[in-house]
Amino acid sequence: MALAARPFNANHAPFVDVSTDDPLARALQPPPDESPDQRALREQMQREASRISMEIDEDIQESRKAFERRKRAIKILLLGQAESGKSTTLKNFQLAFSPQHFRSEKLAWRTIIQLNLIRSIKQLLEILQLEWQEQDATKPAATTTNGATKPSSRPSSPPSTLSPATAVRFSTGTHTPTTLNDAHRRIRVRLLPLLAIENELTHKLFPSLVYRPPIKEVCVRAGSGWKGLLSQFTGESNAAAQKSKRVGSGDLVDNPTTVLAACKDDIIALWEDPVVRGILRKRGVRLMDMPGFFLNDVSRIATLHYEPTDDDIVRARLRTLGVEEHRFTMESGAYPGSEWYIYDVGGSRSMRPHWIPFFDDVQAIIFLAPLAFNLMLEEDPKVNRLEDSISLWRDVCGNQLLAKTTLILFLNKMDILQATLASGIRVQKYVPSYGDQPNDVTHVVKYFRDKFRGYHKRLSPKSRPFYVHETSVIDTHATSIILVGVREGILRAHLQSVNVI
Ligand SMILES: Nc1nc2c(ncn2[C@@H]2O[C@H](COP(=O)(O)OP(=O)(O)OP(=O)(O)O)[C@@H](O)[C@H]2O)c(=O)[nH]1
Ligand SMILES: [Mg+2]
Repeated sequence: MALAARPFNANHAPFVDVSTDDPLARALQPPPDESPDQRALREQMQREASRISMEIDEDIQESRKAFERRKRAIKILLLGQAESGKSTTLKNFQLAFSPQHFRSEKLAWRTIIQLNLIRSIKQLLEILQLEWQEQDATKPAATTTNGATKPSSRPSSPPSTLSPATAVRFSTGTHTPTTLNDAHRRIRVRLLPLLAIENELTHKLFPSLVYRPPIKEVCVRAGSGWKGLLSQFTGESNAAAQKSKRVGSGDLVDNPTTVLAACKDDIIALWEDPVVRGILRKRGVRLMDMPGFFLNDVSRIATLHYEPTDDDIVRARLRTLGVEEHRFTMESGAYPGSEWYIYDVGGSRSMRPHWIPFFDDVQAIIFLAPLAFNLMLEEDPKVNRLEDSISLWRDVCGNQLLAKTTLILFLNKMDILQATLASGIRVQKYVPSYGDQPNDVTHVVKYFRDKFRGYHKRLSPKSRPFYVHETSVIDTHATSIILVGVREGILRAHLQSVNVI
């Protein structure tokens, strides 16, 4: 019970028994010479105090209920390094078991997907910029990267045959397949407004989102209410786009929907251009493996009426900062109505100390480990990602606080592993101990799965079963089948632990 005045009944006067020894009652006693105005004011203040008291009582009741609910619920912690797929797994959980809730947040994801797309365009332009710089350095009479012609004693290149308005196909002429021409430069200039809105949007429209150079990515702080903010913004930007088709003018200048729609043909032309593809190949850049890749979907996304599909939402990239708690009520399955809590954490190195307080209160951990043997950590480019994952897994397996926790390993991003091996990248080059075993998915997965299994067995404080799944959590159908099994397994283990079965 909160400490505050009891409800006051104004019809009874005097309202306090003056003969009482209760010091509180004596303190509440009205002054003997109280005027009608003073009395009205005092009564009003007492009513207000009473209202606040009841609100506090209700809050306490709610907190108590929430505490009890959380104590009874099943709790899962998602762990793994940054970009391992934790938030994507969470979205799969929501889509599979709480689809109404998942779809109710659709609007908030639209702007994130647009920002993801703009980020890929930015990355693409940055790579082309490097290429221009190299071309400019080697050509005596080239055009500068901003489109101006450099002074030169030699005759300038012949003008492009494409008119600016229709310059969406590139004339490669006699150039080598990786030589950029004037049409590319014009497209770059036309795409520049997109780069401006990325920064502007992130700073101006989403005060709760954090944009952190050098990690040039949109982040969200746990519990910042970003979904509400973004839904509101998306609704407003939708209305603005419907009201006017004027692009790039007035208040629409920072509207990603209208600017993207205006740039659609240029983006497609740039992304599908063989010269651009040749440059990416030459530089070993695989944009399609990067987080939040939507360049293959531009014709669908860069439109005024774009609505994200379930798959779009699952593939959208939004870095997690801190720890987010997500409560679910299962809408289907063996125990509909059961309550689950899933904790999604930020996986970069600076975030990891925040994980520990959650260790002693979860029944299961889903540990995401992509077999990214050829990649380095973004926050520490000297450290191999797979090595980091294995070291984290060892810490988790050996942690005393987690001795009774069920550990479920997802060897994630199998689609990327497949593409990496298919492109001829050899495991042995990065992991010498792999030796000359066949460089195919079956052997590579077996090799690393055995490593994870070995540490699990050796380091677990008490013997416990090893659960492992090979996943590509952007494949929502395949993931939902895995998650049904995971859910039933966790539920069974939980019920056994509380002696229900
Ligand atoms: N191709 C592919 N992409 C994936 C897979 N799993 C996740 N991704 C993508 O990888 C990116 C990072 O995934 P997230 O789920 O945001 O990673 P996270 O572990 O939550 O990362 P932090 O929040 O930084 O700790 C997203 O763009 C996902 O769409 C996968 O199996 N295959
Ligand atoms: Mg995340």
